Amino acid sequence: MPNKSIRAIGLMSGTSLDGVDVAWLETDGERITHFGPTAMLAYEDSLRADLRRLLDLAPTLTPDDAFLKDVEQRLTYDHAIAIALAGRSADVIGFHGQTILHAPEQHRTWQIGDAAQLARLARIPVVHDFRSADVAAGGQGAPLAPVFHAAMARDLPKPLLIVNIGGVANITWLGAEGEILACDTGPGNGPLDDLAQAHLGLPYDKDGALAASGTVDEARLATLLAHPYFAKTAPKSLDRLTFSALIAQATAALPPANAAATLAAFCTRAIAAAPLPASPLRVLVGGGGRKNPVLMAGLQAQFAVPVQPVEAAGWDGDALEAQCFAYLAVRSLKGLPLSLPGTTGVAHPLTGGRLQKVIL
Ligand SMILES: Nc1ncnc2c1ncn2[C@@H]1O[C@H](COP(=O)(O)OP(=O)(O)OP(=O)(O)O)[C@@H](O)[C@H]1O
Ligand SMILES: CC(=O)N[C@H]1[C@@H]2OC[C@@H](O2)[C@@H](O)[C@@H]1O[C@H](C)C(=O)O
Repeated sequence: MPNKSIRAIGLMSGTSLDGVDVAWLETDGERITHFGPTAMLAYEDSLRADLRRLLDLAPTLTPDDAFLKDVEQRLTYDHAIAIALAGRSADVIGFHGQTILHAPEQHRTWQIGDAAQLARLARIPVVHDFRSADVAAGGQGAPLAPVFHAAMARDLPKPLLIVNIGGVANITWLGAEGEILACDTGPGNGPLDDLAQAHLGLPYDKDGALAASGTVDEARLATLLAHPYFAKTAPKSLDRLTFSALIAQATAALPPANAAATLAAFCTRAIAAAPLPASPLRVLVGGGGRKNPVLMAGLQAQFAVPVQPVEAAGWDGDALEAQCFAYLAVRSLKGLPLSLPGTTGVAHPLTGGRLQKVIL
């Protein structure tokens, strides 16, 4: 039944640790025929803080660690609540989970979340563990959104550049001949969020107010952009903490406003530094970073073509990643590729994800 349409719910808990996004759609694994309800459940401060702690602890943790298991159960329950918030049933759930560690060069990527428990709570089969097969096959395991971006952008003029500014930023370049090239570009909102938490006691720098009041420190920005990651060719991917030590060192002596301005410039300059096969006709920006005017202005300054939020193409920039994992769950059920040589560096187009049936 290659063309059978399947109703899917996607769940994404991104590197910003702000909450879980949920979205419903219907697809045959190629074309998306209907979009349904979307919702977001913000995590309580205590869960967000524990997830943040897990990022630091992850390299030393074993999967049966008691703290890890406790956080995983709370995270899974919040995902079940998010499904209820969306308010529409489905044939399958795409459950990304929360990445707590990503080290593809060690063939390791770790998303937490209890798929058996979620299937039981929702009474719906769950596809999960989307990244492991790619990493095991020598790919980066990320980004996985490009195949979904290509489906979304099917009828849009190419070349097109799609940028996601989440905790980490990533791009998908779509060529006029169907080419797809993707990579993580560098930090997104992650370091800015850490700074806002430390200096404002807030989860993020709302509307870029702190960054807008500061000045970019060009010398320190140059130090940040000298990180070897930027000399690597795509495909390539990042851990949420890849730049943490370097950023701490480079921004320690700066007033918070200048540190914020410098980190915002780090994000946008790193996006612009990604080599593209040809200039895009326009740049569409998704993820929470599109709501930060400092990031959007910084990005526009780097491109000679219009830089617009994905809403300009009629997409929902808050729901995009959740929709992505709904789409990828259906592709997984159908054995279709989730990753390509141009997106993760895997040698051949590869499917992925694991199916967890409902066991009561
Ligand atoms: N009004 C706003 N002003 C500034 N920043 C904002 C605003 N709204 C959202 N953000 C930023 O967007 C972030 C959330 O973005 P998003 O939901 O795309 O991240 P994510 O999905 O967790 O990340 P990833 O794509 O890396 O998995 C917040 O942590 C914040 O930094
Ligand atoms: C390992 C991991 O979870 N990576 C995330 C993260 O958040 C943004 C960027 O880094 C991207 O590579 C990826 O998520 C999106 C959904 C992706 O796979 O396309």
